[in-house]
Amino acid sequence: MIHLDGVSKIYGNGCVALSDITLDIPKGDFVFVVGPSGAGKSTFIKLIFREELPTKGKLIVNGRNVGELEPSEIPYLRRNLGIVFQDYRLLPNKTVYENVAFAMQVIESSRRDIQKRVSHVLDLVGLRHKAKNFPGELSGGEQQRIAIARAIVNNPVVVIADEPTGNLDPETSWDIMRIFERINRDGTTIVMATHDKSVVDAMKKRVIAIEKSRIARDQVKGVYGYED
Ligand SMILES: Nc1ncnc2c1ncn2[C@@H]1O[C@H](COP(=O)(O)OP(=O)(O)OP(=O)(O)O)[C@@H](O)[C@H]1O
Repeated sequence: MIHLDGVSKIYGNGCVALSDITLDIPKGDFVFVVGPSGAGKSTFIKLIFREELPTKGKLIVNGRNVGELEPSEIPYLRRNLGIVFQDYRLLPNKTVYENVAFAMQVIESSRRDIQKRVSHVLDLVGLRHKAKNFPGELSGGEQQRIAIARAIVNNPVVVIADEPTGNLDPETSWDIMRIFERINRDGTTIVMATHDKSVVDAMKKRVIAIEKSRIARDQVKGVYGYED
């Protein structure tokens, strides 16, 4: 599903964010990416959805060589990815329903499909009753649930998430993680950068630790391994 072969990322200012990363993330995996601040976790996530380009090496995501994509091909890559950020990134002037529906409108789904699918994913995150509300009327946890609904509405093969529980209290974080677990049980690959020690330690999923731009650990049922 995701394959990196000798991938490095050096930013324009000379900062080495990732050095010579080689790894495979097969379909259906649930992977936590952990490591100290500045280690390269967000860069890893950004490479997967082609927000940043690898400087060296080969990166394959869902059969596409990300480093060689033409700009016009990027939307086709992202169509198969769901992306969730720490700060939700919902459109403030659209309702909950419209925020989720928008992701289907841009790929020109039919009105009927949109209605059916949006209702389904809002049910899945337990927020169908908020369909007519605006993001500003929701709690942080609710906004993140809507962001997840939006990320999965087009049935992505991979959901990538950068600190999705970073702004949430522990109980709300667990609500969010249960949703990710359910999405993963249905076959979607999950790659999540996180600093949430209690979640990582409890869930016993694969853990890839990045330290100083390199893979320091890759464990099948891993632990967070840091004290922060
Ligand atoms: N756009 C950029 N230009 C230059 N350097 C960058 C850029 N983005 C990140 N970096 C640098 O690359 C390194 C890795 O950053 P990255 O954001 O991937 O770390 P991180 O592990 O996600 O950190 P955190 O846990 O604090 O979010 C850091 O040294 C950072 O300063």
